[in-house]
Amino acid sequence: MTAPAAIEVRQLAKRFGATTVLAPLDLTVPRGAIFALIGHNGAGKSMLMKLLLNIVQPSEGHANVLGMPTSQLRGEAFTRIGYVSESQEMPEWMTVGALMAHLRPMYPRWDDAGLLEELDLPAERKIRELSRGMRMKAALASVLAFGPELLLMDEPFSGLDPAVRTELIQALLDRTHTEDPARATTIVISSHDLDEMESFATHVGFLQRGTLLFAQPIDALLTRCREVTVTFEGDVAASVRAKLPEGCVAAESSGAMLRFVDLRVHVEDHEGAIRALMPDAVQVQSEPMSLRTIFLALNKAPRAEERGRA
Ligand SMILES: Nc1ncnc2c1ncn2[C@@H]1O[C@H](COP(=O)(O)OP(=O)(O)OP(=O)(O)O)[C@@H](O)[C@H]1O
Repeated sequence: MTAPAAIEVRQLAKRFGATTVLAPLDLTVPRGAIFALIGHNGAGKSMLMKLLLNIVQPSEGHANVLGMPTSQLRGEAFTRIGYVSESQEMPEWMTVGALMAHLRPMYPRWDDAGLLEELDLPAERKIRELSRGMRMKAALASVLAFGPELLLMDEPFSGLDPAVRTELIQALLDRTHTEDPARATTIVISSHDLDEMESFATHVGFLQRGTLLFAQPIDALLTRCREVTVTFEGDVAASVRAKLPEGCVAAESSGAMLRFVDLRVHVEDHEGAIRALMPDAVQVQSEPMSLRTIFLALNKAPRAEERGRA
């Protein structure tokens, strides 16, 4: 029997009074995925994680994690699910070594052999004496050691220098990922560093003001989004721009030049497809995009993207 998806969400929503913080959303995160949850400040990323952890209860809909309904998550379930957040509360008075010793008996699969050395963490130092980067290392060590099947990380690297970020990501990948996706830890990670996310995530979900605009493998997203520049003979770019099909967003025109982002790419010869759409074009250029440039384009034309999916 195949294992259930790591996360299965159906019509999950959260409201506070008349304020909708998360509109009903569906989401499936396969086992072994590294799922980057992206979106502006206040988009609902932390709220979605809290709903998945049963820290907050939904207004409607339901979610399963590791095959368990979130409403039933308690006690033993949390020996299989790890959570690391930017504002992680830690027992400040303990040393790093004492924290590890305190947690060890609670987890059947605990294995911290070599972990503190790997992360360059001094076992004898009190947590309150640690720098921001070291605190985050200690927080990460305390979840990596119990071998979680699912790890939710809410902006774990914010404010850390690039060297520490790289070290943490390496430790994370070394400890959680194997050739076999069925045995790998599923990671959901929210971050504002999109270049970093693109470098190691396998999937991406984009939350915009409480609405999940899409969730899909990063490769598929990068394939379907291209930045297009079209040059015409005369001063016609603005009129062509006005007739762009849905799914072409973030359009700008000036004189004979039109630039836009096409979110609907499904053919190999994309330039040919644009030429067919715009027979008066003199020159057509279709360039691949990064996760960061796609994010910026979607923010210029959020509703167009939603229509583009319909
Ligand atoms: N208890 C609450 N009552 C009312 N509104 C809330 C509550 N908790 C969170 N919110 C609102 O929910 C929205 C989403 O917040 P959330 O913390 O999930 O955003 P985020 O995407 O994680 O943002 P950031 O990137 O800044 O961390 C925000 O507008 C926030 O004000």
